[in-house]
Amino acid sequence: MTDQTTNDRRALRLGVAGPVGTGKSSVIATLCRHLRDEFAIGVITNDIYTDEDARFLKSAGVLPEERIRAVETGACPHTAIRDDVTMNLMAVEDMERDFAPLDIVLIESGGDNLTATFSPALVDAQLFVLDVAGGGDVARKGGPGIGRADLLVINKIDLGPHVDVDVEQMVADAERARDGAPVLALSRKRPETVDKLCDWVRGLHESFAAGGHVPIDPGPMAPHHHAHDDGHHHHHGHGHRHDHTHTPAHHHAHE
Ligand SMILES: Nc1nc2c(ncn2[C@@H]2O[C@H](COP(=O)(O)OP(=O)(O)OP(=O)(O)O)[C@@H](O)[C@H]2O)c(=O)[nH]1
Repeated sequence: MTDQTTNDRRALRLGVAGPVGTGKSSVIATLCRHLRDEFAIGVITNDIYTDEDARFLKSAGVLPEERIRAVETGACPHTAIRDDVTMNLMAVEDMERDFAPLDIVLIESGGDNLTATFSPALVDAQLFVLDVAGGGDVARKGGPGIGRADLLVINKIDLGPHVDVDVEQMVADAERARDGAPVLALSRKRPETVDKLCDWVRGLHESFAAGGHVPIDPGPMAPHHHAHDDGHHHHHGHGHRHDHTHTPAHHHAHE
C-alpha cells in the first residue's frame, strides 16, 4: 500500500489506463501542457516492445525530454501495472530522485483491453479513458476500470455525431455503472472540458498533499478471454501464456 506518511516528500502518482487508441497519451500531453507551470511533472509510459508513446510525448514537446521515460514491459501490458509492478515502481522512484522534488508522476498503461487497472501499490489514483468511437454501449459493459477508477474519462466527444453516439446517454450510462463516481466528457477541442480535467487533477493533488487522499483499488483484472473457469491456469487470448493465481473475487465474479 501507499505510505501516507511520505506524502509531503513524494509525488502524487496518477495512472492513466484504457483500451488502445482511446487517447491516453493525448490526455497526458494535455495535462502536461496545462499544468506544467503549476506542478513539477514527470511521465512514465508503458509499451510492450517499444518506446513509441514516450517518443510521441517527447515530440509533442510537452515536457523536457528527460522527464518522459519508457518502461518496456515485454509482456502483457497489464501485468506490469497490476501483478508485478517492480519495473514501474523503480522507474517512478528513479524519476522522483533525479528530478526531486516532483509534484506529479503520470503513468500511462500500455494500450490494453477493457480490463487493465493499476495496482494501488503503484499509483495513488487512476483515470480510465474510453472514447466515443469505441461505441456508446461500452460504458455499460462495466469492468473494474470503468466501474471503479477514480475518474472515468469519455474522450473524443467531438466525434459523437460522426459515429452516431449520443454522448449524453453514454455519460449517463457510465454514471449509472459507477454509482455516482465522477465521469468526465472530454475533447481536446473543447477547452471547457480540458479545464474540468485539470481542475480534477488539481483537487486530487490538493487532497493528496494534505494527506487526505485514500487510494482505491478498483479490483483485480475482470474475467477476460478465459478458456475455462476453474479459477487457475488461465490462458489469455493474446499471444502468450502465463499462469496466475486469482483472488476469489476474480473467478467468482461471473459465476
Ligand atoms: N477527435 C479527437 N481525436 C482525439 C482526441 N484525443 C485523442 N485523439 C486522437 O486519437 C488517436 C489516439 O490517441 P492516443 O493518445 O495516441 O491514444 P492512446 O490511448 O495513447 O493509444 P495507445 O498508446 O496506442 O493505446 C490519435 O490519433 C489522437 O490524435 C480528441 O479529443 N478528439
